[in-house]
Amino acid sequence: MSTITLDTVKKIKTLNNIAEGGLNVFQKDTFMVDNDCENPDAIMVRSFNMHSMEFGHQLKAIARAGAGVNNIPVDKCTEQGIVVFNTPGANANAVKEMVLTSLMASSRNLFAGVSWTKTLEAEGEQVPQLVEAGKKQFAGKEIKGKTLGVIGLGAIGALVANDAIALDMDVIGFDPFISVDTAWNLSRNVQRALTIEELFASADYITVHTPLTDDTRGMFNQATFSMMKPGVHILNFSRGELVNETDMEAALESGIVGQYITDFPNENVLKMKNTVCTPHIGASTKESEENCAIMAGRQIRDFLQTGNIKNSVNFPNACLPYTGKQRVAAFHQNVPGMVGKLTSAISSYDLNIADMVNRSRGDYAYTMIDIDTNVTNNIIPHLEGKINLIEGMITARFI
Ligand SMILES: NC(=O)c1ccc[n+]([C@@H]2O[C@H](COP(=O)([O-])OP(=O)(O)OC[C@H]3O[C@@H](n4cnc5c(N)ncnc54)[C@H](O)[C@@H]3O)[C@@H](O)[C@H]2O)c1
Ligand SMILES: O=C(O)[C@H](O)COP(=O)(O)O
Repeated sequence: MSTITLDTVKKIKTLNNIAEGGLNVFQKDTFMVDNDCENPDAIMVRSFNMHSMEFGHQLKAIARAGAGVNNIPVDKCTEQGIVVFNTPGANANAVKEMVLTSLMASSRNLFAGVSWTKTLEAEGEQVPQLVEAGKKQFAGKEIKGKTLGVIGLGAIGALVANDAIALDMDVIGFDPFISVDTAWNLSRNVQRALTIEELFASADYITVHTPLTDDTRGMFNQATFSMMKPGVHILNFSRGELVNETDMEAALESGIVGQYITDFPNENVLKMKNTVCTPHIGASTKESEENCAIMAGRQIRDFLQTGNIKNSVNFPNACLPYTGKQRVAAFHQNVPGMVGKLTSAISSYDLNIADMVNRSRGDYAYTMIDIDTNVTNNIIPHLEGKINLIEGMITARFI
């Protein structure tokens, strides 16, 4: 079932706190940021769980101001013709700095040492003596010369790997789907693990930077812990569900895992031995929140105004320079004949085509067609009817 709509003022709803710069990209005469509206044209979101939400018929786009989209029902959005964007790399530096901070802090037992020192508050002038007597329990290890395993060499993993090399660590990375861009930017000193087992066997510290998917869920489990060096430190600034909690608890109790540092606490994780929990603040810096919000806002604005798509996780990226001509933007099944049917529907109203682009992604495709002639309002409902009847059409709109 498809619909074509002529857009007027577009409504944007936010589901989380979105940095101001991201809201300022919307011109006041064309957009309205309205968090109470029932039927927005687009939603901006961070970590709000959208899985149980129903989407209004007007909704055309969701932008995740951040990296992970596991809080968004992406498949359902695709079926309904809703574009989902994220902001690749926009918060990578913030997470990298958090990972390196935590790596060094955990290696030097900083978290435990600080907590213990605070317990001496009531000891008066005895504090210096108690400190000297007690400090041996917090002796740590230097990271220089140790091996860091990085799983997932995307925007964050690559930055962590390169900086760990600069800190004189040996780095081994595993990413079977590494992008060409990342590979170009990766230090040649990062050793490539051909299997994840190779990384597990050699790493003193492991940091994970993959998205949460059906393939990565529970990748840290009893079987994989048994391949690791005893006492390994594991840093998880990706998603809690990458770790099987019961198995992690046992690995911490037995000492196979020396420390677990995670940005994703829950009631069980908080109780685990040798675990340091941070409150999902990997990306929580002013700079990163602003970067993500601006990128997300621009992507939504451009899509609503021109149909152009950049950084979508479910639609193909597609760009056709916007000249102000009447444009049809159609999302449809990736089956033979769709472009032909669209163009003949348009030409059957004596409308001439000026330009077009068609891009596919898996089972779906996106076509934008610019019409050379003015399309009068009385033609639109008829053309709309005709395009609606094309089998395989999911959504189409006039811009
Ligand atoms: N703690 C935070 O606040 C915070 C902030 C940003 C991102 N994140 C999390 O970090 C994840 C990564 O972010 P990013 O910006 O680096 O994303 P990214 O898409 O740039 O990189 C992810 C990398 O993981 C790789 N990958 C996918 N499946 C893999 C597998 N099975 N084994 C090894 N590698 C695999 C991909 O090829 C890609 O290179 C996000 O999906 C999100 O869950 C958390
Ligand atoms: O995937 C991400 O980008 C992070 O988990 C950041 O989440 P946040 O936007 O809620 O801070």
